[in-house]
Amino acid sequence: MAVALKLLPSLIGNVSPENVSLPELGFPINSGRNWIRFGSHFDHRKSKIGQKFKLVKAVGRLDETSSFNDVNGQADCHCTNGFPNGKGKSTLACALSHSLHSRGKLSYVLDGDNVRHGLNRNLSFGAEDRAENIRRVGEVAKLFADAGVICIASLISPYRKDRDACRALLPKGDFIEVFMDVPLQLCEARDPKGLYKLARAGKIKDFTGIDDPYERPLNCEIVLEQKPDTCSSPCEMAETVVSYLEGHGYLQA
Ligand SMILES: Nc1ncnc2c1ncn2[C@@H]1O[C@H](COP(=O)(O)OS(=O)(=O)O)[C@@H](OP(=O)(O)O)[C@H]1O
Ligand SMILES: Nc1ncnc2c1ncn2[C@@H]1O[C@H](COP(=O)(O)OP(=O)(O)O)[C@@H](O)[C@H]1O
Repeated sequence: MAVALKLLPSLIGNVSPENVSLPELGFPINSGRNWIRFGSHFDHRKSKIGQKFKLVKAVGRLDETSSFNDVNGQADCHCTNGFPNGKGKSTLACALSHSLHSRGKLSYVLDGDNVRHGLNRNLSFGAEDRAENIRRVGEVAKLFADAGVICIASLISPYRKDRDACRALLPKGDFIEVFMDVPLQLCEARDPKGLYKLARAGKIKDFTGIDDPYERPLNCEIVLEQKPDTCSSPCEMAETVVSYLEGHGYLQA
């Protein structure tokens, strides 16, 4: 592929820096050399919703000692997944980047929540600003793909037209949309950041799934369904994505 768009998620939750562990992932974080490393820090910057979050962000990245030389057979591949809060997109992105790295593939996660504290910190959650948020992430992901790095974009991206615009940035077949089909009740039950509670109380406006829309994809590449009684582990879901990538030749040398 000439270019591929990768969605790389990060992990964000109400955890302390000392306790950034996700047992459900089945692999250690902050692991060492030549493994995906998950750095974490508090982010005290004020978010656009006018609330100061005490966020811990753990972003999947390669250890500083890793280099392109460690990673062979990199396909240019750009994946994107979109879904509302609490669906597990950051967790999946993290598991996916770990799985790709174990196969010698270099990837990077662009997570909406993280990007919105830096590159896109001037953007709100209104429809126009969400479109701009997604456009910028798409352009950055394209640059990663140009460099031969699989870019995993972990965004809600609630509007079809914005996802389609991202798709159009890339050569046909290089944008892979992953839809996590998770009932709202399950997302609300998880609510690791307490945002649903705030949205239900009217303290956050335009919150996806509550008083803002989410347009399900009509024709995406991968659907990952989660139900309260049948919930695959993040690693199982990551393997589904990796199987798709392998089956479609994205991971060939
Ligand atoms: N109003 C509203 N609606 C949705 N989400 C909100 C809102 N306000 C803040 N947040 C937090 O922002 C994260 C989603 O950012 P994204 O950049 O992925 O959103 S979008 O693609 O532009 O729709 C999302 O993170 P995740 O929970 O990881 O999805 C929220 O923590
Ligand atoms: N496959 C899964 N099974 C069970 N819990 C999960 C799974 N994926 C994510 N979670 C949990 O759901 C919550 C939200 O996950 P997160 O990845 O932060 O979602 P999002 O990025 O979509 O907001 C977290 O507490 C996470 O540990």
